[in-house]
Amino acid sequence: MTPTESPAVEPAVRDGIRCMLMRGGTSKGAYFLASDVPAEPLTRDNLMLRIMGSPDQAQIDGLGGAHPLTSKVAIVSRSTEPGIDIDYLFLQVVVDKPVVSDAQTCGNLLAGVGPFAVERGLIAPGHETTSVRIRLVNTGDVATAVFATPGGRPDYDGAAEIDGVPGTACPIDLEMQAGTKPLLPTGNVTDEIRGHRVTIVDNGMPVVLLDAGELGVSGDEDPEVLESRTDLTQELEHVRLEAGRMMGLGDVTDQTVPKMFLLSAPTNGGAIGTRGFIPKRVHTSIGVLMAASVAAGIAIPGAVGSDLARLPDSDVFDIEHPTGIFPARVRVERNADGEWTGTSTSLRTARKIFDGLVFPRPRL
Ligand SMILES: O=C(O)/C=C(\CC(=O)C(=O)O)C(=O)O
Repeated sequence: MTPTESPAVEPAVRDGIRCMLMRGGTSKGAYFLASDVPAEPLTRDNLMLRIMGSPDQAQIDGLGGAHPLTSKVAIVSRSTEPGIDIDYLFLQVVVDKPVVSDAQTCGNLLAGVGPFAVERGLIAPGHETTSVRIRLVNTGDVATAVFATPGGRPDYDGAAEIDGVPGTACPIDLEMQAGTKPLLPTGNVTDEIRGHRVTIVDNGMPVVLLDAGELGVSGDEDPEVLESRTDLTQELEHVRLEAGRMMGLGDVTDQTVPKMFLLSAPTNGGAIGTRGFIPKRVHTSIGVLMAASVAAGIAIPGAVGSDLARLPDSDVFDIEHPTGIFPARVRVERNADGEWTGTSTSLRTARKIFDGLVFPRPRL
């Protein structure tokens, strides 16, 4: 069965499925317990398309918000891995195509995973704060999330501000453990694709760095302006397909990675200016792991963007994006084999928006 074929009418259509809608960082998604959804990937993906309302530009018949940043799913379970509390599987539900991709993770939805795990009783909360070790199933990376749980319940209210989200909320600290994958997947600080100098870097999210000026834009345009430049978007897509092959991801036509980043000199006191294609729409801010990957890239001497960047004295890289600044705490170093490796820490917030039953469309 492909994800486009509907299974026989399931009880889920009639009785609903337990689901929590949460904002995680600057994204929003539907969170499920793994035990509440089918384990078989094609059946699960078909169900997620029907829950989110894809494929449809407006996602009018589902929970999705008609943008990649609001068409996301987290599937959460207790981990069987020693030293890990929670497994988090991320699914990107493509808005206008019957495609669900597990080829990437999402650092923004990651912010909601710890509080969701406490809400659902998967882990016992700590006294005032709770620390959860989370395995990002999509990539194999491991993160530690620390958040407030006064009285044993996640606190969503607080004073932390993140650009791209109105108001303030309770801080959630996310620390990514150093991965086993190389930071530079092609082994090169720069590569050339279709005459463009690129740096391909993966510090939790595979990204391709390009100099905005080299593509004829200043790099501080509004997302809609860049999205409307079909000459630019088509060229970036050609580069992306080749970069995907070069970094061992195969044919990425229907994948949402790698993400494409146009870099420019900072204009707002930060380290670098960014516009991220994720990969068709332009991000209204920047993803957590995207910021970690961009920061790691510009910190490597000779990489694309290293010449445009104003590198910080500390390990906090203020990454400028369309709606403000993302402070990414990133460390890059060479290991004993001379390979570059990276780690990152980020501050996010999350909020429980809705908890209840979601009723999927009976068929696609
Ligand atoms: O992958 C996307 O298209 C968007 C993301 C990913 C993310 O969070 C990250 O890079 O860590 C987001 O901003 O939610």
